[in-house]
Amino acid sequence: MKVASVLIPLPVPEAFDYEVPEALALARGDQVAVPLGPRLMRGVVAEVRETTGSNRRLKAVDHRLDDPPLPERTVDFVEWAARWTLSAPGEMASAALKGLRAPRPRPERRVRRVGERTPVKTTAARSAVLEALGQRAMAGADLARAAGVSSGVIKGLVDEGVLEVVEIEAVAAFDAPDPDHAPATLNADQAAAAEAIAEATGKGGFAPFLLDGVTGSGKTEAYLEAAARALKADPAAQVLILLPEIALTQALIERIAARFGAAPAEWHSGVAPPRRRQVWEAVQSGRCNIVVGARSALFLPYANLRLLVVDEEHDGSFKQEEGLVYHGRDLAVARARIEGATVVLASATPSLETLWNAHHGRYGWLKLEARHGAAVLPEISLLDLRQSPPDPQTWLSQPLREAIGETLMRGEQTLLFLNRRGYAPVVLCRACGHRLTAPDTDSWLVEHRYTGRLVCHLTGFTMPRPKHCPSCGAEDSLVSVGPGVERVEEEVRQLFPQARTAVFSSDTVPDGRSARALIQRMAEGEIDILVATQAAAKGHNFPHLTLVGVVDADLGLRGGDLRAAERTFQLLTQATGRAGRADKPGRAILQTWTPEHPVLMALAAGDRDAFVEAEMAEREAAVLPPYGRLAAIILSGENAAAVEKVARELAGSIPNAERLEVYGPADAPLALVRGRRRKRLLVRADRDVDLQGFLRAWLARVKVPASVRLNVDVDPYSFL
Ligand SMILES: Nc1ncnc2c1ncn2[C@@H]1O[C@H](COP(=O)(O)OP(=O)(O)OP(=O)(O)O)[C@@H](O)[C@H]1O
Ligand SMILES: [Zn+2]
Repeated sequence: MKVASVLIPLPVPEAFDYEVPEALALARGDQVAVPLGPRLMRGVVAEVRETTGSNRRLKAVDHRLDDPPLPERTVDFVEWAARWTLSAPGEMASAALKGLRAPRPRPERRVRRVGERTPVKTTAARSAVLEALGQRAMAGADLARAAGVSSGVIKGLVDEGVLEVVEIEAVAAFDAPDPDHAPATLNADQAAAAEAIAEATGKGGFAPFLLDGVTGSGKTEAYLEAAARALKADPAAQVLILLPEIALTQALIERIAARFGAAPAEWHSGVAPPRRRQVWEAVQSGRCNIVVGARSALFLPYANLRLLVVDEEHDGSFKQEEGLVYHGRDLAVARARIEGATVVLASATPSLETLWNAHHGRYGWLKLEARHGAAVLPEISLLDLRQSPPDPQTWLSQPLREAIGETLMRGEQTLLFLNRRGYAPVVLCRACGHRLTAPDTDSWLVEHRYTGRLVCHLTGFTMPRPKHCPSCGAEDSLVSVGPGVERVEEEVRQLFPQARTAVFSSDTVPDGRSARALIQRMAEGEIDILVATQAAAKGHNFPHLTLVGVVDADLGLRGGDLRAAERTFQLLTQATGRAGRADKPGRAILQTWTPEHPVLMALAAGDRDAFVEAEMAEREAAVLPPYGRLAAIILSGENAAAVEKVARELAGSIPNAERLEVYGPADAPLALVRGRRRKRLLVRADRDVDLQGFLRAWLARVKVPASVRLNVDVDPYSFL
């Protein structure tokens, strides 16, 4: 008898076994319908094996689904990713099936000629229709437009039997990219990098690279050239380019379309489900060569993935924290290993993890040392706010104001960077000192003036700004403390009423389309001063931008978690790196109360190596990543006592292990979220310890009741 183990999208640790009916030939990757309780569920066959019989009676696979199978290596990847992140393999598999949630697009109705038939009566309008149509099949409305006639003319021809209506299955065509369409002339560094990547791809087998180039050095051109060579060598090759933000995809898609004469497929949460289905099927059948997407594009069923690029690889947005918890960059490297492909991690400010791998020779290290062409890196200066503090209730100090004025006079653009959405991060009562927080979450409410509401950025809870203090009842006693981007824009408008200003944050630019529109306005010089959060600070090319002002350079350094310094260094390098990318030189001014901070000094000196060396030394001393590894366990539930109990049981059943410590349980910094109590434990281990094995053994010892949720976060980025 044959038994299939089937991955079902449920939070269970194992695949389910089903008997395979005689008549059904199944293979790993096949999609099947299997009975589970009273229902039929979609599942993916992980394994088919021969048994001599079983002590349990197994239910049988109901039938094979029409949907195409997952390629074997996609199943390998799904299983590996589940083991690495300690997630349910079925839930990982469901990430690979995401494209199939929408029904196939309905067949389209088209009209076409019936043989050589001609109309009995010829009119100018009828001739125009036949001329415009030729031998093609066209949608009636398109044909009417092309021929410049009313739809009645077409209907008349159909009634007469000259044209017929046919239903055509909507198979999306993805035009084949042409590697020779519009190649760039690369500089020597770019050419060497592209050559190294292309050579590895040509040879085949797993080959990881760090593409390390200062902002504006032309990393994109270099990896696009490598992609072109891969496609030239193998027209069936597939290339995946991952970006950290949806806001960046449109610009890259346009660059790829210009370079290859064909647009790539796009994959992220903003893509409509019917379109996703088309992309999924085209990727599976190899009809699509280039995919540009967010981290979830890693789970597509590639037929022949040869090259993966993770652009801005250091970016924390690659870490997914809700639902399946995984790091897109780490999984991209794993996927490349499983596919025997090349992976390129590109950044001007690589993560310490990636630099560690490059230093130790695990990754090839490709460097682009200078900006492309005549462009030079911006001059970065620290503005000591102790010496020139801004006026009360304002945030831009005099020297920065002057710099903005000069930039305006020259007809150039300014970017003011402040990584804080809304108007004011804190609202408090002048009478009693109460800070407004969300009712069911430990987080302060942020004031948004454009919408007139207070918002919890963690859960999305909102309420109107109250008239009375919720704590003491005083009237009109609430004051807004500190600046967000909206408040900085207000100040800019007062200072430079003639300037054209705009705010770029996830509130003003909620989706890809509006992001693209604002980016375009900025690139075309229709905005003088852009006040932006990190959403606009990375990746973009604004040719007229010559001044970047960082409103609060100390902001990210205050948090003090593991990566606070690293993240701030990266973010500010990216933000200041927007200045002077074309022919006009740029400068950046960082407002700070602590100009002696090593991170800020390294930024001002343009000395990345000094920063990396100092930061690495600290991590090494504490044996923290990349010298050690971390994993977090987060418990949450509405019943505080139940959460407490599981936490105690976990603490009491830690397996023996060397070179590994467990910290906690402790209340999470956000101890209450959406009414749920939260506790955390943190595991630190040396690099060579089998951390996942330890976690599996540990978690198997404790029974978690349904009222408590236990989340495992391997290599955590957030410590909240
Ligand atoms: N070989 C080249 N020929 C012509 N223009 C180039 C070339 N390389 C880069 N450029 C131009 O230089 C600018 C910066 O290039 P690109 O966006 O590829 O840099 P990057 O290294 O990816 O930057 P960042 O890390 O800041 O996002 C772009 O306007 C790009 O068109
Ligand atoms: Zn009060």
